Amino acid sequence: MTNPATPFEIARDTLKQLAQRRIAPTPDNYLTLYHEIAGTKPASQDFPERHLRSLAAALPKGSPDQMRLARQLDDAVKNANWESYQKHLTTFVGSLAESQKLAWGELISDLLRQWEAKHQGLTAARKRESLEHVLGASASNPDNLFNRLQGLLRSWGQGREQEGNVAVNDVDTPKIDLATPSTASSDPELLAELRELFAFTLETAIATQLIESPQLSSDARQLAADIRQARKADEMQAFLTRLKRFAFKLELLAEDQGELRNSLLGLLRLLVENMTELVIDDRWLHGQIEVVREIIDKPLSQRAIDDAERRLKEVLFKQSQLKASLFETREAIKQMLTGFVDHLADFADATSDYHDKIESFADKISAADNISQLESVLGEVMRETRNIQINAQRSHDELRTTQQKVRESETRIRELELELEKTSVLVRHDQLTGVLNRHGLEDMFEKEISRAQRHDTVMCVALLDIDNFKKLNDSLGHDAGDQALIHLATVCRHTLRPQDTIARYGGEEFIILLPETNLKDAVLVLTRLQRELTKKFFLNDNDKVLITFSAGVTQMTEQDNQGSVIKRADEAMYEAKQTGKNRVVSR
Ligand SMILES: Nc1nc2c(ncn2[C@@H]2O[C@H](COP(=O)(O)OP(=O)(O)OP(=O)(O)O)[C@@H](O)[C@H]2O)c(=O)[nH]1
Repeated sequence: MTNPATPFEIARDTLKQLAQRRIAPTPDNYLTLYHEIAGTKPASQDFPERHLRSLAAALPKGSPDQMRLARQLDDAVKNANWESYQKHLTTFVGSLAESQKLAWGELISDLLRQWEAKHQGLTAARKRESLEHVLGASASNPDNLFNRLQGLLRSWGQGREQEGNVAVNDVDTPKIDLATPSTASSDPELLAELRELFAFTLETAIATQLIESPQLSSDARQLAADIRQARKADEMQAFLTRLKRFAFKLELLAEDQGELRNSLLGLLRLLVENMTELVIDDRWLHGQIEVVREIIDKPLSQRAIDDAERRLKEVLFKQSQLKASLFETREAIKQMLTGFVDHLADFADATSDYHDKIESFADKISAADNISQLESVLGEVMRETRNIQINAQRSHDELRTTQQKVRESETRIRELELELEKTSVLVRHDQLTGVLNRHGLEDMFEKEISRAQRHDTVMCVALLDIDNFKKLNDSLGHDAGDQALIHLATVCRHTLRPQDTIARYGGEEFIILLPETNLKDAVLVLTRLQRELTKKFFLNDNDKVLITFSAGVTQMTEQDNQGSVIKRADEAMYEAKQTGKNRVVSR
């Protein structure tokens, strides 16, 4: 029999074989036999080939690396090899992140080339305008500056370059064709401006970041001076060589710093995990340990560290006061006990004296010749005994008083210790819901306002107020009302981003700060929160209770302060209440 060649023949043969070999005609058996006859391998049922192919197809293929990745992913899909697919994808993404780290050298070379290149529809003035915009908006933040410059270059690169210019994507070989005088001199003013920008970036964005590596910092400044001087092509080429060497050193430094950071974090984690072993009583440190743990478990951010620092400082201050009181109370108990022990010693002396005297009285009695001698001895015995009785009574009273004082001090100590425990967690937080309280909000608000100003970003503020809360309290009880507040705060925390701030502003009113969010998005965020509340019911004794809120949202302007922006959000919230509740109104 000739081997079947077409799918039709293979299918026919498969059916024949199923019948001849008396194999049950199930889809699986059919498939196995089909592949046996065709000499092919069955595709794994679990391998989501179609999805992985479309994912690979959607990735950009503009650079040699991206093309290579596309080939690798294609091979992995063909071989139904999920591990290989995953490995190539993660390695590529990892290398992307690495290459972004300190690739200022390449970025600036690219900028120089693209500045000189002609792009359709992009005049030099337009380029200058967009560059100035990017510089103005991000000059104070090197990371932002880097990303925005990259984005800008990408957008220029997407405009088709005119013939005769350097390819935009050719970033691996940053050679500037300065040998062609026409390019360099086509707009000397612009070139000078770019040169200055380059030098400025080296001096400000790079050198200032290298305070702990003085040699590299001075290299950056030297390079800045060099680029200001370089005019000829060979000077430029020499400069590029030095720049590459510098970029390589920076990369090594970044690796070292990364390792150092990881080791420090590891050390801190170890310290936090073993805190209970290191301190005798860790209850007062509970909150602080949690704060530090929260920070090291999340990606490090300046915002989280600042917030934690403020919380810790406040708690430490309060605790230092409480600890002083605790110390004083303990000292007072010590002094009382010392006084009492001294007194007991006196009493013991007095009683041993008494015993001696009794002995001498006994001698006197046995030696007495007449009743009058006996009488005077007995008189002495009575006096001494009364003295001892008075002494004993006094000691007894003092013991009582001391006991009472010690008890009072112990109660005070317990109260102080309890307060210490509480302050550890609740200094700036609302005791019921655990979100920031008004005091905590004020600080955070201030911080967010100055952050928004520094980074030139927008921020929105929302004020939300639970609908018909009085009715809920009246019908289900105050405790259920409390639980409803906790529920709302929890849903907020789970729904909003970590960088958003939630604070309890009053009874059933909450304020939310949404940094880097415009008004349109802020309204969407609040609407999403409303939707979440309809999905995540509040359960009161297993009964589902729907909580809704009305919210006012507004965007901060340059003229705003905390008071004015909250007032506007409050007015918008009021409008939401007036126009039917369970609504979000923006202003
Ligand atoms: N359970 C509980 N209730 C609180 C708390 N703080 C304030 N409240 C109650 O919240 C209720 C607010 O009532 P109102 O201001 O009339 O508002 P409302 O009933 O929600 O009506 P609208 O805002 O118009 O929807 C009052 O009954 C307060 O006693 C709290 O911490 N716990």
